[in-house]
Formats: sequence, C-alpha cells, structure tokens
Amino acid sequence: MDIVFVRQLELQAIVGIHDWERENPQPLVMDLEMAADASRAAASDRIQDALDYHAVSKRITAYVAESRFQLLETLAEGCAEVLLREFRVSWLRLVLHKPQAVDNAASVGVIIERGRRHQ
Ligand SMILES: Nc1nc2c(c(=O)[nH]1)N=C([C@H](O)[C@@H](O)CO)CN2
Repeated sequence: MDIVFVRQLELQAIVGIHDWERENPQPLVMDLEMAADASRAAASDRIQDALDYHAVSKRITAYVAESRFQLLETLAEGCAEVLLREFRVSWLRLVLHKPQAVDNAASVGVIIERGRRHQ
C-alpha cells in the first residue's frame, strides 16, 4: 500500500471542555497518513490521478477552523469523515496534537485509524 502524508500541519481551533478554551482558537498540529495509489499517479504524471496533499491540507485547515467541538476525539473523527468521503481515501491514520493542553508535556492528543488498510 502506498501512502501520501502530511506532517506537522499547523491548525487553529476552538476546542476543549473549559470555558477559557471556548473563547479563542488555540494551536493544534496534525500528522496524516493516507492510502493512495502512487503507481497510478506516477504512470500518468497527472495531479488528477494523485491524492493531492495540498488540497487535503487546505480542506482540513478550513474544517478545523470552523469546528467547535469539546473533545479532540470528535474533531479527529470529523476530519477522518471528510477525508473518507470527499477525497475517497480508503484508509487513514491521523495524529492530532494539542501542544498547549498540559503544561508539563510536550504534547498530548489522539491517534485514530479509519478505513481498511490493504496490502
Ligand atoms: N481524551 C481527551 N482528554 C481530554 C480532552 C480531550 O479532548 N480528549 N480535553 C481536555 C481539555 O479540553 C484539555 O485540553 C485542557 O484541560 C482534557 N482531557
């Protein structure tokens, strides 16, 4: 299985359970791995045959900016649904970091895998 990835995508969102987290957006960071047929894209050398990581990054950035969830889990799930539905990704692994959430941790967050991973 081939993978198209996005690393350390910097995002801003209102997300959290505390009142102070509902007032202003805070930084989030996302790592994404998505199943993609790189050989098809390589054979044609056409962006139409590739999973466009620029388009993915732009869509996820907009979705996250508009979201208002309490939990990172809900936000991660929403992002996965966008990728599965709009980009027809068959499998993905998504790591969502909330770097400012815990003072004495470099980062905290969630990791989810969705879809079917094939060989
Ligand atoms: N598993 C989770 N734990 C926590 C979350 C979350 O989204 N998922 N959120 C919070 C607070 O909003 C946190 O960021 C600040 O205390 C706590 N735990």
